[in-house]
Amino acid sequence: MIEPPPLKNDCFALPPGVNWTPVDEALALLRDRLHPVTGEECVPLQAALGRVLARDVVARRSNPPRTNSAVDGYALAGPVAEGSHVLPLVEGRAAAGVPYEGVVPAGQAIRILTGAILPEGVDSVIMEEDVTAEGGEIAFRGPLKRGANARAAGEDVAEGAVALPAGRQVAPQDLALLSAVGVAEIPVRTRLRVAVLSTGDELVEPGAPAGPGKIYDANRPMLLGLAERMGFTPIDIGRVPDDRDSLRARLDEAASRADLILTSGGASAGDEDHVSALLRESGALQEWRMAIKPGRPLALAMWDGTPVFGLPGNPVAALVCALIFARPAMAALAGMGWPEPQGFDLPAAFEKRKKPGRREYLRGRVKDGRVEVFRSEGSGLISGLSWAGGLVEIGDEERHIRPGDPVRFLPWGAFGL
Ligand SMILES: Nc1nc2c(c(=O)[nH]1)N[C@H]1C(S)=C(S)[C@@H](COP(=O)(O)OP(=O)(O)OC[C@H]3O[C@@H](n4cnc5c(N)ncnc54)[C@H](O)[C@@H]3O)O[C@H]1N2
Ligand code: MOO
Repeated sequence: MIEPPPLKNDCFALPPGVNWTPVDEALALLRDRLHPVTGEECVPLQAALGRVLARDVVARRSNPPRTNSAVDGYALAGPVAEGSHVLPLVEGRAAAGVPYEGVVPAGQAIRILTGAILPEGVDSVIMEEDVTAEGGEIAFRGPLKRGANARAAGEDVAEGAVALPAGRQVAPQDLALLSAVGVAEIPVRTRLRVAVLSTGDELVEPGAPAGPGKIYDANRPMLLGLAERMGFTPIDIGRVPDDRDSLRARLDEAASRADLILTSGGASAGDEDHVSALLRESGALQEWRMAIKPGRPLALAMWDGTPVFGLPGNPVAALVCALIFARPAMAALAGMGWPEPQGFDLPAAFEKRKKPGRREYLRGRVKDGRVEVFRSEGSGLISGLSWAGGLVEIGDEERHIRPGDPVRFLPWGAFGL
């Protein structure tokens, strides 16, 4: 006669005897094993947005290139002592782009505009608001420090210095810096190619007719979007039914077209969980049972030399695992180093008890300086991802969070979303 097991009723209870890999341990292993796979090319400045620098970019020119005025006013030789002063003005003026070519004699001043190079003979500028100018002279009160209101050549970046390091993903503000230091051809890495496929007989294409047992594929658009938002080339491999031969063929296709494969669904050990079964059969499965919620089943494997992240099917778990595990892995392959999401601590606006020994991520958002969490932890509640402003990270050994306790909030922006 068969006997029932004791009731667990917690699909996250960690069965004894199973080796649950802590999140940090898994990340350390990935970090150690994944290296850049992308090539190198040169692109014009504006096309470099979102691309990864292949090498350190060295300033070809200092910024600012020459010492210049920070204000509209009058340039003179500093320092100037306390008390009132009257100086004669030389004829002419110095303007941005139209320098004064002469030398300003000792004891004289010159009209100068913001951005103009300081002419020879002067090193300091007094603001026009502090000056009375009349009849070819200016009157003002000291003291004025030497170098006042002047921007020294190279005070921002010196010629020959590294302006931006290899691995940096070029942001709009970096375009300003690259342009300013005279770099117009940017050495970047070729884009990482990320293949995305969904598995499951229940899935249909967005917008298509869907029978009662069918659901729309939510993970694929999300994961393709994640790859694109990270600056990579998303490659849509489509949906695969729960059948091993189809899956094998699609993985072959994905491996031939991409540097990394993201799958979702079929990652655990059910009858139809063909992803993990096939990867196991191929002998290249590193099945990690992650001590993480949501997202316990995560399959990591090599398929024909291409890394595969077999993400869980539930969309919330798929996104959490993609952000925590696949994102830094993709960054490493793309030559961006290993990004650590920058979170910050805020008081909790919620109470939560949890089992120690696993990391948990909740959908959270900031309201009035405190972090509130979504109404449910259900891993299929996709609307909570749009409701949230990011994830609340609850440490492995935490057991009980009370309102007011500091919790780590990782805004979507910390993941580049
Ligand atoms: N007996 C147990 N059953 C389950 C456990 C468990 O510990 N014991 N864990 C649950 C958890 S947690 C997760 S997560 C899932 C993981 O399963 P799979 O990765 O094999 O995913 P599937 O079974 O294929 O799908 C799970 C769920 O997600 C839906 N899904 C799948 N793909 C998509 C998609 N592209 N778009 C939208 N929704 C998708 C799928 O229909 C299922 O509802 O296992 C639990 N079960
Ligand atoms: O861990 Mo499952 O991955 O919660 O939904």
